[in-house]
Amino acid sequence: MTTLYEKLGGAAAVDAAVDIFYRKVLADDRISEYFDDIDMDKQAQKQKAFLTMVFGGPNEYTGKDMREAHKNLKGLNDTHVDAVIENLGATLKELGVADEDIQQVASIAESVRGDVLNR
Ligand code: HEM
Repeated sequence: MTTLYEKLGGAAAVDAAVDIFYRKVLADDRISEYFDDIDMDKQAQKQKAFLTMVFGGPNEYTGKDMREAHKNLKGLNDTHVDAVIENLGATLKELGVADEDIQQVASIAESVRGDVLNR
């Protein structure tokens, strides 16, 4: 079966997507301040590994689980998660990913909402 990872275009596509995604995140007033003190090179590496894993590519993610990773972020709420999912969708759209694949990515992101918001 073709994985979402393969459909999107493998490692090169995930790399490109994460780079564009964080450019959008840092330009988005709704969420950028959460990343003020974060090393964005490391963050992008972790996000590439995480997305590769959840899209069905090679599992090389060694980072924290989603609850642990976000539990110290003060005031995080649904609007922040909405903004992240929106930026991810816009990124994939820009890269020419098909709408149904974008939908699938959005539902994967949706599936970690409860953990990200520690509820
Ligand atoms: C919706 C799905 C989300 C996914 C899949 C996701 C994914 C990740 C991953 C893989 C990490 C790295 C964990 C590690 O350090 O080991 C991380 C950390 C982080 N995330 Fe998210 N995230 C999501 C939502 C959000 C939201 C909504 C925000 C804030 C607007 C956010 C802000 C951060 C920050 C600031 C870190 C770094 C924390 C630190 O290094 O102490 N994330 N996230």
